[in-house]
Amino acid sequence: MNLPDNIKEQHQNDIPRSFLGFKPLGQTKTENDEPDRYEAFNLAQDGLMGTAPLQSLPPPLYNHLPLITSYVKHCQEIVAILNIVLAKQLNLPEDTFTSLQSPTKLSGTVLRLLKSYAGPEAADLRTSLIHHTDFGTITLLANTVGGLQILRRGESPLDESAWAWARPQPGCLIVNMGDAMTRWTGGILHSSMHRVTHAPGSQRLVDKYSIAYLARPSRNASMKRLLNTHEASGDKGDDNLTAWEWEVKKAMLMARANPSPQTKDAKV
Ligand SMILES: O=C(O)CCC(=O)C(=O)O
Ligand SMILES: [Fe+2]
Repeated sequence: MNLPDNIKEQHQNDIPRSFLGFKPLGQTKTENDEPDRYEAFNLAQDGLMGTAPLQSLPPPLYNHLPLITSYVKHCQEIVAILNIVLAKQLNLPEDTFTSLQSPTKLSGTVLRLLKSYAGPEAADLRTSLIHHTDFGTITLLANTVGGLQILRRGESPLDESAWAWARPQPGCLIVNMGDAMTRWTGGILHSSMHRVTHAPGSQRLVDKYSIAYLARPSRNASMKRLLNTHEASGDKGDDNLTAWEWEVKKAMLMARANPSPQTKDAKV
């Protein structure tokens, strides 16, 4: 995030064609239609695993590929364990979720490096990253500074008192369910609405760095509901879609409802 502008521009994303690469500060909007306060770099798992060509990377990332790949492999192991435990708890065959998101098959899974800028001005404590649910299956989030908030279930994102702090704990990852899990389980596993704002107290004076491993289903995985519950929401027709088609459909519906991307209830 501290690289010179010309290097950042060389590796900038190309939305909507590609979300990979560098996302500049202020590229999306907050709920008040103001520019966001974070930068990010999206690194595709496919390139790291050799499933697809490696994307172009700036030197600090390229020079640390073994470390980055090892981190991603650890994340894959953790996600696999969580998937097995969740499937067992739901009385599904234990490989139900692992078989839908194999790390060696093409997918939209990314490692995202984020920097949310410090807010030294007390008068300007805007949201850094607008409220959203993650698109995929499971997110593993590592951060050391506060600022992440989770919306209490059933509450409105516009109600400031409905947001709870997710305080980072040493040695722990924050685990988030994504929309694909909600879809497969008919709403039993719930993707949580979250956002990044300024940390409480003096922590707002430091930049917040985080590493998010955002696991997504394999592109060809079926989005068929695996559990039919009274909570099941969404289109029954989605049962016939692959994960790739389902993600494109969701992105298009979102863009139509909201022509300026990610200004409301974004999904990332
Ligand atoms: O930086 C954070 O703490 C959260 C990042 C996040 O929610 C995301 O990248 O989807
Ligand atoms: Fe997120």
